[in-house]
Amino acid sequence: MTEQQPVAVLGGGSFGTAVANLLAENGVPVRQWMRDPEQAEAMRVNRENPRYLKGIRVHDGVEPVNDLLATLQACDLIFVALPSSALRSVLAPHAELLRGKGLVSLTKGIEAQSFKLMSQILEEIAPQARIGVLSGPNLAREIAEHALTATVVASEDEALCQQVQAVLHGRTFRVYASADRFGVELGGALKNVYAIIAGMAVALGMGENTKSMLITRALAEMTRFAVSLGANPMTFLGLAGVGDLIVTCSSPKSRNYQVGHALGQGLSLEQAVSRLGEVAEGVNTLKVLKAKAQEVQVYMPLVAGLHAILFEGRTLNQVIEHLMRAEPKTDVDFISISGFN
Ligand SMILES: NC(=O)C1=CN([C@@H]2O[C@H](COP(=O)(O)OP(=O)(O)OC[C@H]3O[C@@H](n4cnc5c(N)ncnc54)[C@H](OP(=O)(O)O)[C@@H]3O)[C@@H](O)[C@H]2O)C=CC1
Ligand SMILES: O=C(CO)COP(=O)(O)O
Repeated sequence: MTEQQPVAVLGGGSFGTAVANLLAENGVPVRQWMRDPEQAEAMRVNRENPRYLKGIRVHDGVEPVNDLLATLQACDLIFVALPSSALRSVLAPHAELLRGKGLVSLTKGIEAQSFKLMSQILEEIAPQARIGVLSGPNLAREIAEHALTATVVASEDEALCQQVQAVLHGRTFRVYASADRFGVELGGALKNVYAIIAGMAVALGMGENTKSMLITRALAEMTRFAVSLGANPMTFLGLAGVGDLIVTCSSPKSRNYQVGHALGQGLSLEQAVSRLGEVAEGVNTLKVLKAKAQEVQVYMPLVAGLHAILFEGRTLNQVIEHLMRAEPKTDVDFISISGFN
């Protein structure tokens, strides 16, 4: 019998570990690459990732490794679960090795300056690779604890979508396919900003009406922005849009929500981020999104409001007053069905 080829997961954080476990539970041999040799050795011996996913057993089919070159050489399907700030610098030096491989980004961020999404960076580094993204309401800990979960794999390459479905689909994890890579990936990146606002609102004791208003207006705002960049608004009604927005804006398990909650309790942004000690992509996304919205002239009052509080010295009360007293608008404006002329 021939041995099954291993699949790579890049990143030693909570999401990389949760996805590595899913693959291994399906009988797929996994090489999970992380930069820290001590972490890899400890995970090999103790079968746990205590810093990022405490209390979850790392499946015996996951081999924690720290030799990136050997990992990329050995695997034709590679899941990338690195922070957005690290993805380019980790992979660019190995561009030649990525030719023809399936590269699936799990990272939900946007590159500063270029405003590139992660799969666009992968495409730039490795134009000969097969590129996809995986995004949806996917809190790593819940996946690792086998909560019933669904996600979306998106790629123009249908065979890649099917390959990802085949290795990840399981008893507790369901994978839907989409051809709208841009929309799916943009949804995952944008919702992090609104999770910060939602966490803040909860810490400030705001009610359920407020939470619902925030989530719904966030959906309107992110869809309006995405449409202006050419995305399909319908994608935002799916798991990678409203699905991920709901989970991240509702759950204290979300790190972006936690940053917002800490801000609402009076911590500075620096304190909130350092107390978290994990990746909260929404902070960087907020900065690049504010600039991009201005550049493409899209109305994003929630993004502008959070940016004003965190980076322009405005108080929360000033921003709330400004938002609530803004000129009256129509509902669901981003798909023009208001019935008004
Ligand atoms: N956690 C979740 O629920 C989900 C996360 N995601 C996305 O997955 C991505 C990864 O997040 P997540 O796993 O949660 O992150 P974590 O905060 O759990 O872990 C971050 C990981 O990235 C590693 N890392 C940081 N900088 C570098 C670098 N320069 N080179 C190599 N490795 C580096 C860290 O290594 P070290 O310890 O050595 O610093 C650590 O292993 C994010 O974009 C996130 O939005 C998507 C869906 C769900
Ligand atoms: O993307 C996520 C859930 O789908 C995880 O969100 P956080 O990065 O805020 O934890």
